Amino acid sequence: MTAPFGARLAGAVTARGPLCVGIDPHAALLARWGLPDGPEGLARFTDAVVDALAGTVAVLKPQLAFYERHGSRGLAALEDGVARARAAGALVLLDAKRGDIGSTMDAYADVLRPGHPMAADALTVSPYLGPGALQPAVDTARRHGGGLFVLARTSNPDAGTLQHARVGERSVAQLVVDTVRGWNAEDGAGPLGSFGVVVGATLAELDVDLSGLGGPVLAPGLGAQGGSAADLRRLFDPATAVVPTVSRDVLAAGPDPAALRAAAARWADRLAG
Ligand SMILES: O=C(O)c1cc(=O)[nH]c(=O)n1[C@@H]1O[C@H](COP(=O)(O)O)[C@@H](O)[C@H]1O
Repeated sequence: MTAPFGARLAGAVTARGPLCVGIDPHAALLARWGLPDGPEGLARFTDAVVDALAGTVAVLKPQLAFYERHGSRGLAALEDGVARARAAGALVLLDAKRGDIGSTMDAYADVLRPGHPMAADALTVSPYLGPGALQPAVDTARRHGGGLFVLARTSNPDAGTLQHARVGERSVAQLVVDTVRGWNAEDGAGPLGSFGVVVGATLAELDVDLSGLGGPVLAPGLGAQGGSAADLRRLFDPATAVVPTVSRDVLAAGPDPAALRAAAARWADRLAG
């Protein structure tokens, strides 16, 4: 039986530090690496990132959209990369931002099942259909020791338009955070809960109460979107289990594996500083 995702993440962060590196093979990055914008290019890009970083960073976060662009052969490259990354000791957070009615959500969450061709440790999900619609994913995560990261206060400039909307006394973002807090509380004690939220490192101020969340906070928006390690220190209490995630600002250093490792190490140093 796989240990719960939260416990596995806590162990990985202790051993390797909190940095998550996103695998986002943009067409422009592939070109910069001298690779074709097709399935072979994706496979070579993914293998290079995995080979350089899966032995040292806690979490790798492949972005599904870049693989879907190239159909079944793109997805095959991702399946291979996910398996290789996990075999090398990294946790894999599949960034798919899934969200749908219960029966469909159940199918989306199947990617957390061991034996799935793209079996991942955790999945990003969108709460737009209502937090209750995510329940099948919560159930699947619990059954298989998987994790979920729910979009709460995202890093894009327009995010507040919906996420600041009020539901009674609370913002939509706060309702999402409170829902995730409830899932972790149901699971009880542990070093860290398996259910996290996404809160961008780009926020002008932290406008959600994360106290007692009991799970991790994925913080994107570093580097290319303007967020910095200082922003993380400004926004988050030291008690918050922040998992900072960087894609382009590390990937642009490739394809040389030593340069990729050095770029990730620079972020790790800034985060530790
Ligand atoms: O869930 C995410 O990972 C995510 C949430 C969010 O609020 N903002 C955000 O940028 N992301 C993802 O994080 C990555 C950011 O990439 P860079 O801006 O290149 O570091 C992309 O894959 C985005 O899809």
